[in-house]
Amino acid sequence: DLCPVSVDPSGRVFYGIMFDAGSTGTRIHIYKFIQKDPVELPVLDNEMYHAVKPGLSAYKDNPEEGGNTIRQLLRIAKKTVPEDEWRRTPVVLKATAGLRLLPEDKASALLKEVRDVFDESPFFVPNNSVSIMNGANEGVLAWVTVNFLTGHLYSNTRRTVGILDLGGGSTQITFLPKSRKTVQSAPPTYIARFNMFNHTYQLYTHSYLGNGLYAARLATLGALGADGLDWKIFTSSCLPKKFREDVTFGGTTYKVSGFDCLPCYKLCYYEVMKVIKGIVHQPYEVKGSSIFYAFSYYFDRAVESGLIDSSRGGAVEVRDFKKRAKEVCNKMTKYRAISPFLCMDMTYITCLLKEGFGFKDNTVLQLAKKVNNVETSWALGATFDYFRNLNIH
Ligand SMILES: O=c1ccn([C@@H]2O[C@H](COP(=O)(O)OP(=O)(O)O)[C@@H](O)[C@H]2O)c(=O)[nH]1
Repeated sequence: DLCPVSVDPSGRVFYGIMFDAGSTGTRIHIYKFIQKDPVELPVLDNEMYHAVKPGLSAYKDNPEEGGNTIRQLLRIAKKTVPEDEWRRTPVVLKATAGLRLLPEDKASALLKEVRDVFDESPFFVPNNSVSIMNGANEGVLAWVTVNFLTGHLYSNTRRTVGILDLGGGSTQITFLPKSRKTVQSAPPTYIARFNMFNHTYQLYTHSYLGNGLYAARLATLGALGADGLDWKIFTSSCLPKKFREDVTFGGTTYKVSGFDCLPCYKLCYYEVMKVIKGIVHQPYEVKGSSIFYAFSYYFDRAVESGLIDSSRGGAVEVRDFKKRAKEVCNKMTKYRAISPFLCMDMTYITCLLKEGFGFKDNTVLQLAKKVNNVETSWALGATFDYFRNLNIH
């Protein structure tokens, strides 16, 4: 399809609307760009961001209701984009783990509903504007976002940063390998090549479906794919002992409870280990000194557990997650008010980083929700991809 934006070298303003239909929420990103020079990267002027919960997959049996969440977010787009730009502003939705995990007919019904809502909007609806994104693109596009925002795509040093994204349903790791051994020892599907502005990048990237934070909670409890959901109670040493509640993920509800286990951390670590061991590939290189940006639920849990300040973010070592996980699990009542799942989540994150990816205790992670006031998410990279066609293969 034709891109409706005619690029004018005198510095034209254009907008792009990207919806992130995640497993735990739907988010709209409205970007305003200024194209100062037709061969350079456009300048990102600002982003308008808004999120709603739950995600589309929660409406698997009622797609019209799901469509209403999109309508609601499009109202913000109409307020943000000037009216005379509406018809050439593309509106795109990409769904991630939530829809990947649904049966195909349920997912298609939701996507069709979104497409109808887009069609009745005043914005430009490109072909294929509503889809489920594949995991490799999710990782690569988040890498593009973070390296763009940190200035690494502009500089000629070829230095870049890796990214760690922890969603509700899936988790991604992506970085530019320095050593040939990383590429040679990786499963072939974990290597993605793409071109961007005279540069060819070869990245290590993988999305683990079912290893997002919320899916991992259910897997730890043994509830993922289990039957008898209306009468079974799933227990875990990662939960406070008197805790008993119904939890909902992807439109399905489970009964969960904790049990007596002092100290709980060790038992909990053993439980979450089963969700990670033998599943997550350890790239050769993470033992080295590369810089990784960690965002999404890595950031949220670091804030909740008091590791970092929510407005400033900051650098932590892998061992800080471990230390705090131990503390939260062994003093569960103290942290219960913050979240009864904090012990499980912190232990899972620690285990994923150490036993899964193989990071060392002293690896430094840069935790960020925003860089230069823009959300760290694949959505910006996906918007570039739309306008520029990165050609990932
Ligand atoms: O622009 C964004 C997009 C996502 N998130 C956070 O990233 C996590 C993403 O979870 P999601 O449900 O999208 O996971 P997925 O479906 O990709 O597994 C949640 O903490 C969101 O609040 C965010 O902070 N900014």
